[in-house]
This record gives sequence, structure tokens and C-alpha cells, in this order.
Amino acid sequence: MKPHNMKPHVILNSAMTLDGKIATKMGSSEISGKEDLIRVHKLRKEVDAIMVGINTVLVDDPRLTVHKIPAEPSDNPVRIVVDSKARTPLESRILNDDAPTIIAVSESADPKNLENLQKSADIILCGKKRVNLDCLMEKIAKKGIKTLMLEGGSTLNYSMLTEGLVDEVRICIAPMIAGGVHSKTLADGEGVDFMKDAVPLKLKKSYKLGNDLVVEYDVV
Ligand SMILES: NC(=O)c1ccc[n+]([C@@H]2O[C@H](COP(=O)([O-])OP(=O)(O)OC[C@H]3O[C@@H](n4cnc5c(N)ncnc54)[C@H](O)[C@@H]3O)[C@@H](O)[C@H]2O)c1
Ligand SMILES: Nc1nc(=O)c(N)c(NC[C@H](O)[C@H](O)[C@H](O)COP(=O)(O)O)[nH]1
Repeated sequence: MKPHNMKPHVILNSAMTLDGKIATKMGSSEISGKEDLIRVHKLRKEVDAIMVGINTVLVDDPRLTVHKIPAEPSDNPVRIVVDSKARTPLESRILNDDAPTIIAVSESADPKNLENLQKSADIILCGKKRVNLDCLMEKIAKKGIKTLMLEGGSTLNYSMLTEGLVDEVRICIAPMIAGGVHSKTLADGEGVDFMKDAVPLKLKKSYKLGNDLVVEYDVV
């Protein structure tokens, strides 16, 4: 793997079922217990930015703000959407005034969509077809973002992990099994052919939180 020039410290955080699913094929994803959601919002408060893929915006319409624990508006991290074609709907909650938002697009972005999005978000251009994540990490680091929480979904998690851009992985395992070959898993994408090529992790910490289990790893 090639060395990275300049990038934030990236923490991938997710909630999954015991069988590794982060959403059903219908997009249903109420997985974390209430204690875990408090942990997630404390983490949101600590980091400089939160990043998600465009499908997560389209399916969940998340706010990506700190709203489950007491917080000032200045506690909200910068919100980043990885959105090659600039498909973020203008009425998305991610574009509200609660926090600044960056939409990362590629050269394949629709110019009309871009023009509209520019009114409520900062645009970062990286890559030809898909967003070049290496380029994005460098550009946001240059903007002063030192810590980044990656909140999914499966496709973006896979790209960030396999491109060597994730430093820590924190997972809430909820006591449920969803099954389903079409469910979303912690990391989808192409997948490696051989386990020797899997992204290696080192277990740092594990603890019970409400009815859930939280496991924390460093990427080796
Ligand atoms: N349980 C959880 O913790 C959790 C967290 C977040 C999302 N989710 C779920 O994940 C699902 C969405 O996951 P998903 O995999 O469909 O989409 P995603 O949110 O990972 O978005 C992927 C999309 O991002 C765009 N993209 C642009 N450049 C990219 C690049 N270099 N690498 C990867 N993607 C790039 C592409 O359009 C791609 O299809 C939703 O159902 C959501 O509810 C669950
Ligand atoms: N930690 C965690 N546990 C879950 O059970 C779950 N479904 C998510 N999902 C993360 C995803 O990004 C969601 O879209 C936001 O959690 C939506 O909520 P907000 O309005 O941003 O608080 N995250």
C-alpha cells in the first residue's frame, strides 16, 4: 500500500447485528441500543468531521449532528457526503443550518445539481468517475480537519478500509441476527479473494453497553 501524504485520523464507527448486517435490504437499520447512541453522539462531539456515502443520505436522511446529548451548535462536526454525481437532494437534513456541510463530488457530477448544491454546501472536487478518497482526505486535512468519523454505509466503509485510510474501527454488536444475502454488511464492495488479503485489525478494547457489545480495534 502506498504511503498517504496528509490525512485526518479516521475512526470507522458502525452498529451491526451479530451476523454483520448494518441494514436490511429495505434500508431498515435501527440496530444500536439507546446507550450506544449516546456513545456515538459523544464521539460525534469529539471529532472535527463526520463522513457518509450518498446512499446513506438517500436512505436515512441523517442530520449527522450532536443531538442526543447536551451540545452547543459549535460542538457539531463538519458533515461530509461522498457523492460522485452530486445527487444529494436539496431538501436533505444534511444541508440544514445546524453545521457546515461539504459535498465531495467527481468530474461526473451533474453541473445543474452542483450549481444548486453550492448554495448550501462547500463542494470539493476529487476524481473522474468516483470520488478519489485519497485526494479528499488530503483536501480536508488541509482545511484543518484532524479527526474524521466514518459513519458508513457498507460501500464507503469498504473503499476507505481497502485504500488504507481507516485508523480505528469501533463497532456496536447488537444481540440480533438479520440474515439476508441482500442485506448491507459492515463492508461490502468487491471483497478480497483470500483471507490473507483481509484488512488486519488489532483488538484494543471490548465492553458491554446496555444489551450491546462494543468492540474497538486499531487497523494494523
Ligand atoms: N448500522 C449502521 O451503523 C449504518 C451506518 C451508516 C449507514 N447504514 C446503512 O447503510 C446503507 C447504505 O450503504 P451503501 O453501501 O448502500 O451506500 P454508502 O452510503 O456507502 O454510499 C455509497 C455510494 O457512495 C458513492 N461513492 C463515490 N465515491 C466512492 C468511493 N470512492 N467509494 C465508495 N463509494 C463511493 C457511490 O455512489 C456509492 O454507491 C443504508 O441502508 C444505511 O441505512 C448503516
Ligand atoms: N451507531 C449507529 N447505530 C445504528 O443503529 C444506526 N442505524 C446507525 N446509523 C448511522 C447512520 O449514519 C444514520 O443515518 C444516522 O445515525 C441517522 O441519525 P442522525 O439524524 O444523523 O442522528 N448508527
